[in-house]
Amino acid sequence: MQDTLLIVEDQFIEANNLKIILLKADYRVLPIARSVDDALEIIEKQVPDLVLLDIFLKGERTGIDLAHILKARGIAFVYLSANSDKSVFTAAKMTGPYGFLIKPFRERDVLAMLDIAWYHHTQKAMVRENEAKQKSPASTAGRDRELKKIVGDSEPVHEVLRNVETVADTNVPVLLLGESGTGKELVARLIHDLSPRRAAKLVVVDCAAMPPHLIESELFGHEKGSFTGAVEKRIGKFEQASGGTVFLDEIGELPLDLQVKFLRVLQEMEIEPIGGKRKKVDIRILAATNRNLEEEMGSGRFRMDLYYRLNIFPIHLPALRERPTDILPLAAHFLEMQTARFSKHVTGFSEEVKQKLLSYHWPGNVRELENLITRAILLCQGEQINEVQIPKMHLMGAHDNELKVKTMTESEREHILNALRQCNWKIYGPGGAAELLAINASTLKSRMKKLGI
Ligand SMILES: Nc1ncnc2c1ncn2[C@@H]1O[C@H](COP(=O)(O)OP(=O)(O)OP(=O)(O)O)[C@@H](O)[C@H]1O
Repeated sequence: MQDTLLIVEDQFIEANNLKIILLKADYRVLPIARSVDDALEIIEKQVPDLVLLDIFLKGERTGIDLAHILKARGIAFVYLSANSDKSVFTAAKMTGPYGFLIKPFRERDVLAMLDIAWYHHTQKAMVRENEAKQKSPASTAGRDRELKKIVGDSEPVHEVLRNVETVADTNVPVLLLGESGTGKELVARLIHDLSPRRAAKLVVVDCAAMPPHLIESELFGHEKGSFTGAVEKRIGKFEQASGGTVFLDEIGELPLDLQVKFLRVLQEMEIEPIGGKRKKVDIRILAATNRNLEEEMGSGRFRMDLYYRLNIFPIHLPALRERPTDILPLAAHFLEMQTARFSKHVTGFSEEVKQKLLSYHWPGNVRELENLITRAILLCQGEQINEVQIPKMHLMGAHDNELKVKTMTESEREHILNALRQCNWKIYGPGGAAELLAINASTLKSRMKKLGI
């Protein structure tokens, strides 16, 4: 079968010369496109095997803009360039072309460049296919291997896994609910790895970690010059994830105005970069929150239409204290992982330590357990962990007289936990723990990490 090429070039004579060379070499050539819009219209009707692309075209958009779209769709392209200046050349290079053809075109160069481009493109496609096969949990064994990343044999964990298996193959958005540290991100990764999108990217966005004024550009991207400081065009996270999955952590932190824009992504699969035009994206959305979204909705901080769109398939991650039979298997799992990481020979826990682990109520959930085991391994001198630093005041059933003296760290931890509980684990924004404690939200987050919350 003949390979089909598309020439995107606004100079009629150059485009025609190129077309003659290609036809002589027995390629099939689609009608010449003079602008990005022309090219997209042609591609909608027939996808070419390779695009020969000039940088400066008719219309507002350049060949570099088109290159981003082609890349996202997995279509190979080669630039046709005159002597562009260095910054243009660098921007073009960043889009990952299969090569550059310098004008004026010589038949020998054109055909050699096309041979090289085909070679690289087929190699890349083979690598992608192999990766997908390797990652493919199509076999039961592969699927089981992925599922085993979630440690725990309790009924609530089995229920989570059943839900994951049901929804993974579909394109349905999933809302992961649960306290901080219960494994929401881990489950999001599992859903992506079990889904047909596993060979493409999983892009993780922590909505709480971004200053509100940057979230829009981070998610949707922006055009060069669209606002002060937009010195370069930026491709947003939704577009970066093309063909794959976007995991929006802490979705409850998304400012109201962006919730409207996000709703359009969910409804229409359409984004609008700042200063740019609307465009379609091919992504799956996973979102997580440790807030009570119904309460957020009631207080006007979360849009109702977005809530119902997102809440099609909620998966609730149980707190660790609701499944105490998972504590010791998880502890053993982290022991194995971390001893390997730090090359230490530690084989188990004393009975006393096991009892302590079982009697603590784990407000920071699995993450807190993981941090505690890591600390214990680092401090351990022998082959068995005989001591763990569990904050005394949280031991279930601890008596008042055991709580007499608290260290500064313990007090700080308790104080932060109290604030978090009062704010329903909301950290940022109005009514959040950072506001209550009168500290900067990122300082609070780093204190929480340090204290294993
Ligand atoms: N069931 C599990 N088995 C093994 N590891 C787990 C499990 N649950 C959680 N973890 C581990 O615990 C840590 C915290 O999990 P994760 O980051 O997924 O929690 P989260 O709910 O997304 O937290 P946050 O709401 O704070 O973002 C990670 O290192 C994760 O790998």
